[in-house]
Amino acid sequence: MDLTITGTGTVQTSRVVVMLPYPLEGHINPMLQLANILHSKGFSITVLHTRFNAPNPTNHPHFNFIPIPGVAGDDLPVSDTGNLIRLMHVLNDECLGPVRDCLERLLSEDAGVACFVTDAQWFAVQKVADGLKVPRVVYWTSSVSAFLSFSAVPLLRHMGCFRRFSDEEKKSEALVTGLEPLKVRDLSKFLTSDPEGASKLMELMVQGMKPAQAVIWNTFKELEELQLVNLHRDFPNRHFLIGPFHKYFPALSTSLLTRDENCISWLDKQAPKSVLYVSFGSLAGVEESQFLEIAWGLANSKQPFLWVVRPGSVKGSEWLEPLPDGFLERIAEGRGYIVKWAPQRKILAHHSIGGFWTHSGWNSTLESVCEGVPMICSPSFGDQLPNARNVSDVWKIGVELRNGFERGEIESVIKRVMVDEDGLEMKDRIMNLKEKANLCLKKGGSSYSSLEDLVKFILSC
Ligand SMILES: O=c1ccn([C@@H]2O[C@H](COP(=O)(O)OP(=O)(O)O[C@H]3O[C@H](CO)[C@@H](O)[C@H](O)[C@H]3O)[C@@H](O)[C@H]2O)c(=O)[nH]1
Repeated sequence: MDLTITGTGTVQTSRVVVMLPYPLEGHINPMLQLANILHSKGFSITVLHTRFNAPNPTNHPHFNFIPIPGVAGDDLPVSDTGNLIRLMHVLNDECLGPVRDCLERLLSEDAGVACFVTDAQWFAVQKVADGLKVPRVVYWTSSVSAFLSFSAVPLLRHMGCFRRFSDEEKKSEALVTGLEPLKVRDLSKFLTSDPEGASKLMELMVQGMKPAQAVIWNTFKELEELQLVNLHRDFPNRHFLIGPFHKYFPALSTSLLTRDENCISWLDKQAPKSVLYVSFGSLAGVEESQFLEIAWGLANSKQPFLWVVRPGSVKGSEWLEPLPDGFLERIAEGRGYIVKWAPQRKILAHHSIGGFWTHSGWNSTLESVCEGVPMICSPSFGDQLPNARNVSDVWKIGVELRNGFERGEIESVIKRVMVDEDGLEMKDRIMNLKEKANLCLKKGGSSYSSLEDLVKFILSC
């Protein structure tokens, strides 16, 4: 093996890490961040990718990109969870052969492949890695807590949770035994409108991870200390917690969508900590009636807001058509700014931002923690439920919207987070976590040390 250690501690190696990101924004972004982290440690990077939602190779000239040939899936709209479930099956079925061919070719070329890092949603590729005797390392894109909730699906099945929930259950504050901090009222959203389909995939992902040689996590030890005990007990893989990924190279842009940077000069004109940033990530959609409740709640709160409305995210509309005439100027009295897609990390770091109303996707949650911005949580499915529960009930750095989208509640929750004493306490707690997130990446910190171990592990593969 060609290996030298430089004066900076970087390992210069000819070894290649082959990576297979899952083709959705919230998955590709952190996978490319991880690719950059490993590249900075001296590894060569080869990215296998679908043509559907392909990353732009010109943004990453130091990587080798190989499109997976002959894969369908390009025609799948991904605007609802039903299709996301279908997408995962289609991709896992159709990609297996072509992925095997690509990997086999790399091996036959004696390219120095050390390991195969794949998103956990590529649950079927373990067979390919085993067949070709390449160590597979799984990258889990959400929290440890979410993973453990997914792993508890058999328990939920045993408890008879795969049915329609009554209105009473949808309001129940009772904790779900074995899935704490989830509450009974979280379950219908956690399992989506297709509980059988969603839970089957959760099980496939969890089972697919078990035989992997190692798992890489975009989180940090101090954030999920309690869950780690259970993780190590139930999943004796090698675990490397090296997050938050996006803090390694803050200027790096991996987004698939074009960001509107003009909002930054608008933010520059706002008072410190006065603006609520509102974004529900790259997948969540709302009904027109919910969209209007959000709009009225924002306007009635009298708080400045920067709102990301992805085109197509309001069902039945192209973009802002359902808003009443003069919404921004007259109803919101000039306090609001709306964009199609934003430079989110830059926004969360801006001095004018005082709160983040989010769908509790893991990347958004972690980015908010790292900038010390308290959250309002509107989770819509899957991992977002445990993430939101941690934010509101465990870390106590945010508030959940209990009644979906209802303008009165929205107005009062915005005031609670942005203005009230309560919000200041959340702010103190999240600043404490922000400090921990910074420390864990410094020399001797938990993620720093775990990354050193990961590098040694890959070199030993
Ligand atoms: O205007 C925007 C809005 C978002 N982002 C970025 O897009 C990413 C969004 O990721 P995330 O918050 O995780 O949300 P989703 O896009 O919804 O991600 C999917 O993937 C995540 C990782 O598995 C899961 O946690 C989510 O539930 C799932 O919906 C983040 O990095 C944001 O910074 C922007 O750059 N600009």
